[in-house]
Amino acid sequence: MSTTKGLEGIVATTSSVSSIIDGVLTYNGYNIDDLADYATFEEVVYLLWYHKLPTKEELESFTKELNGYSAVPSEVLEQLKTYPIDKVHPMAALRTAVSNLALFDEDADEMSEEANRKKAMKLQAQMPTIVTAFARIREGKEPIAPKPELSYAANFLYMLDGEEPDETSIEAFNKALVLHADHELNASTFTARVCVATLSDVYSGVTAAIGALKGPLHGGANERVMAMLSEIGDEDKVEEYIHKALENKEKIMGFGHRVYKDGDPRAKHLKEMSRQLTKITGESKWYEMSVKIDEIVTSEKGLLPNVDFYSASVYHSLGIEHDLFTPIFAVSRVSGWLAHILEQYDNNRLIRPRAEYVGPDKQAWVPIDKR
Ligand SMILES: CC(=O)SCCNC(=O)CCNC(=O)[C@H](O)C(C)(C)COP(=O)(O)OP(=O)(O)OC[C@H]1O[C@@H](n2cnc3c(N)ncnc32)[C@H](O)[C@@H]1OP(=O)(O)O
Ligand SMILES: O=C([O-])CC(=O)C(=O)O
Repeated sequence: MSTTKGLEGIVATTSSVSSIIDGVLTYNGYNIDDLADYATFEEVVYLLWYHKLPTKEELESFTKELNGYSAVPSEVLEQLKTYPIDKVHPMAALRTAVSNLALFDEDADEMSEEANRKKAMKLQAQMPTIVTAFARIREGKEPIAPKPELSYAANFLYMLDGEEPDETSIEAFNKALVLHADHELNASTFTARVCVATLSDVYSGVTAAIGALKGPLHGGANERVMAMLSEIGDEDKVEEYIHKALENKEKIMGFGHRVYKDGDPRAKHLKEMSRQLTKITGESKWYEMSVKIDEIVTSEKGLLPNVDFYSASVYHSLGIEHDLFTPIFAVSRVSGWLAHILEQYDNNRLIRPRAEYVGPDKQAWVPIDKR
């Protein structure tokens, strides 16, 4: 048996949801650069789930159906209030609440394609409601009900702040959602597929995926990028901080990637958004610091920024609390998880690789009082 640490380079499934070929990311054959510039997030969700861009009518009816599911069962909202809110990370709250949603869906274990697509709709619609409700509850505020007439991006910002956002914020947030929606067989998507390949239910797959996204080597990196920027605090201190971190062999959050070695195609969009938004907020220092970190890490380690690096200053500029960055990633990525879950059910086989055993052999049993 031979092993490949971290399954690097192993092709574990076929998929027609998204691809990374020669450093180019496409969703169902559409280049991410075009989608980032032109698509609404709702169109992207449709594309990922139905493998085609919707017509105007299809998009209207899809959006209407999605919006119709955005209210979360009151039991789930009430239980959010019982979490130890001053200690709980919003990703842990989201993981628990999504698992909890299954308890209030009588079709949670119904496995027909129709039932699974309906659950996909519910999860996509309800995750923003949960994240924003939790963010408000912990500030002692009441959750705000979604407005069905607002877009997915606008609704999230509205439910967070209670005020309808301006066009610039909606556009930026929509673009961030589009850029994070899917990414081939990343760790959380693989987790979702492994889970549902046992023929477990959609809620279990998404709950498992949230757990995987939470880690700092994956989606959890964006919050840590902002923590690093805040800790450095000033452009003058970047050089010393980064050199010291590299000398200590620390990982610089938001850099490096398992698949992209010549750069993450999403990063340039987020970099430009960071430049524009920090200018608007009068806090260009976050952008300037980020660019300086980027220059040093790239020239000294040959590592390029990934999707998590510039997204940190983008979300900060939109006034979003730093520990909500990863839940926002989840609110977008659930579209990809669901596409992969549906694809997995459609052509399922249990995912069960092997491990090369490297432990001791031929051990003689020792009774407990002789150990
Ligand atoms: C949405 C996403 O999930 S994007 C990724 C988000 N994660 C991060 O930004 C966390 C920081 N980055 C990393 O930890 C890694 O680059 C990963 C997890 C993204 C990719 O990991 P892998 O493909 O396993 O690369 P691995 O961790 O083996 O790194 C290879 C070498 O580069 C170094 N390296 C990789 N990333 C970084 C980094 N961000 N900072 C400093 N050194 C790094 C490693 O220390 C290692 O060095 P070594 O060979 O001297 O031991
Ligand atoms: O693909 C990966 O390994 C991580 C990543 O960039 C993502 O999930 O967006």
